[in-house]
Parts: sequence; structure tokens; C-alpha cells
Amino acid sequence: MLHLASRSPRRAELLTRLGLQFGILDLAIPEQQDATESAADYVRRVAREKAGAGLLQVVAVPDAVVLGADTEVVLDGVVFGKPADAVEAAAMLRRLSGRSHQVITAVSLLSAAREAQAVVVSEVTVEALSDVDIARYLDTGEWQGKAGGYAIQGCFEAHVLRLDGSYSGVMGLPLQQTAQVLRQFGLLP
Ligand SMILES: Cc1cn([C@H]2C[C@H](O)[C@@H](COP(=O)(O)OP(=O)(O)OP(=O)(O)O)O2)c(=O)[nH]c1=O
Repeated sequence: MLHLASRSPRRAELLTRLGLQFGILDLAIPEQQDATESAADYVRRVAREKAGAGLLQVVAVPDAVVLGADTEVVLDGVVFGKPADAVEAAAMLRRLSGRSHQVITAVSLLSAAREAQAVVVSEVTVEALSDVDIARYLDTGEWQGKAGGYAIQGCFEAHVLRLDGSYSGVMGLPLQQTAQVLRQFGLLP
């Protein structure tokens, strides 16, 4: 039985597209980058920790498999997580303006017997944003709970010049790579 260890409605929606039945586990994992950790190592660790915390909740379930994922925006090696408020979101958007950044998503699949992980790095180029663009975007509220202070699947796509990588990965669950790890566990044909 597959379980999604995530509070993100987008991850549940994306996983549904793979045509699988799954349960949802509600958990909150502290997300704090260690001083010595690279951005990619951080994303991989948090995804693994989410899956691990989820597995603890379902150890009694026979053949339980848990999927955890983490997404971060990275500019010049600096990780932009979820902004705490609109001021922080505005600061992130000002820094992303007119630049290319990476969006890293790691997906971890974990059972009592085995573990697999996929990591996807996408490159997103944002057009130059004016103060008015940023203020209007903040008014949508879509920045809340999104790494880097934007959601490509909403109004913000109007400011995206180029995406090189996985659109679903930027949204939080890269479908092609997720399907591959699910296949490794025999959960997809
Ligand atoms: C960049 C970007 C991020 N995001 C989202 C994906 C993730 O849900 C979120 C990053 O936070 P995460 O910590 O990866 O996930 P979460 O807190 O939403 O959910 P959970 O930990 O319970 O699984 O940002 C978008 O929806 N669109 C985007 O364009």
C-alpha cells in the first residue's frame, strides 16, 4: 500500500495522475539546511526524512511504501524555501527577477526493506519584474507555501521566460522520475 507523506494538495493531485491508489499521511518535518550541506544534499535529506517520518506512522501496515518529496528554489547556491510572509516573498521575487535559477525536487520512496530516490533539477528564467509586477503578484496570495515565493502553475507563469526541466518537478512532484522509482518498487507496470 502506497502512502504519500505530504500536506501539499499539489503533490496529491500530481500523484493521482499516475493512476495509483494511495493514502495520505499528515506530517510536519522541520526544514533547516545545515551549514555544511549543499542545496542538493539538503533537498535529498529532507525528502528522505519526510518519507522516514511517514513510514514510522504506518509500520504496522504490511507492505507499506511511503513517498516523501521536497522542493527548493536555488539562486547562486542559496536556498530559497517557503517565505514566512509577503515581505520575505517580495525580497525573494526581487532577487529572482531577470535571472535564471534552479528548482530542485527530490522524491524518496521508502519501505521497511528498501529505499530509492530521484532528484530533478530544473532551470527557470524569470523576466525582469517591476515593483508593480511584484505587488500585483503578492496580492494574488499564490506565493504562500511555495518555495521561492511563486507558483509556476498560477499567475506567475506569465513572468516565466523559459523552463528547462520538469514542469511537474517545479510544482513539487516530477511525474516521469516519480513513475520510475515507483516502477523500481513494482508499484507501476
Ligand atoms: C517553485 C514552486 C514551488 N511550489 C511548491 C511545491 C511545494 O509544495 C512547495 C515547497 O515546499 P515543500 O517543503 O517541498 O513542500 P510542502 O511544505 O508544500 O509540502 P510537504 O512538505 O507536506 O510535502 O512549493 C509550487 O507549487 N510551484 C512552484 O512553482
